[in-house]
Amino acid sequence: MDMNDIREKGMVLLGCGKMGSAMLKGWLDGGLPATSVWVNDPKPSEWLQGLEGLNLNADLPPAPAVVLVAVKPQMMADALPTLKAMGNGSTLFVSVAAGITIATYEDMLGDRTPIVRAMPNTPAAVGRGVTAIIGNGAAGADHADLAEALLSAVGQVVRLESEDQMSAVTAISGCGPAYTFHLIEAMAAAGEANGLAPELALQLARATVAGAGHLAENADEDPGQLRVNVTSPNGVTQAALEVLMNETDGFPPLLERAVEAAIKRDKELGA
Ligand SMILES: NC(=O)C1=CN([C@@H]2O[C@H](COP(=O)(O)OP(=O)(O)OC[C@H]3O[C@@H](n4cnc5c(N)ncnc54)[C@H](OP(=O)(O)O)[C@@H]3O)[C@@H](O)[C@H]2O)C=CC1
Ligand SMILES: O=C(O)[C@@H]1CCC=N1
Repeated sequence: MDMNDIREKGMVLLGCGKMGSAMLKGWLDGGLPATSVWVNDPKPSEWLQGLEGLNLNADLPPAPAVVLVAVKPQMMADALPTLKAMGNGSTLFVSVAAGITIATYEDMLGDRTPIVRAMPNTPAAVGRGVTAIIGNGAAGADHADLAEALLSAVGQVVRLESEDQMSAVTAISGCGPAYTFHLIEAMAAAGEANGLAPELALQLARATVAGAGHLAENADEDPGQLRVNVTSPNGVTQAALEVLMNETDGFPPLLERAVEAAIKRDKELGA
């Protein structure tokens, strides 16, 4: 199964807020016709309302290739039962919701429903996402291939060995863009605090993070070596890194605490 199945049989997007829209933008940019997509969302954005050909809050096809579930975990119990008739059939359910386990979907839709749990991130909007996936017993190789085809249209895809890995994945790559955007904000604020005009500070911070990310992805050296390449012995970077890399109150213990808090919340949402 591949993107042609989605073109022919259609895809239902249940919930189309920030994450659903980020992925939809990537798929449309990649050539998926809007006419193949049914969006079900009570308050569709102006962008959705302006998409020509999109089936917006229209009657759903009886057996779409994929239902992509992108409502908030807290809304799941209200939203998902409306699609129960599509359970236990050929339709693949792909959920991007944090925390909600495959067992919960099987309870709501039937345990013969092919289900893939996925954790994407918002750079999908520009085709640069990364998504981790894991399927249930009813999802065969064909379903996993379909989920991978769909999600690799908006970035990289990794397959997990166990659903237990999903909380940590969520805390790293699902939430990670927010950490990175905050790094840009914090760098810009530090620039401003040291006399740079706000626009200049933001331009420098944004271009630096974007450039460093691109270099980290494309260079032969690992990130540690790339860091060393910036750090002249006894120079300026070294002075900053002695603060940032402090084992007690530097970046590593801070990020570890942040990731632990994210994992705790992910598990609460799934309970
Ligand atoms: N944002 C991100 O970076 C990521 C989010 N996710 C997951 O994606 C999911 C969506 O998150 P996000 O896009 O940020 O949230 P949003 O609130 O932006 O989007 C959810 C959308 O679902 C709509 N909705 C609410 N109830 C229903 C319903 N009964 N039927 C159909 N649609 C409904 C909401 O409408 P309304 O606003 O009117 O309530 C909203 O438009 C979550 O489960 C989250 O865990 C996963 C990875 C990354
Ligand atoms: O904040 C959240 O709950 C979702 C999950 C990953 C990113 N956003």
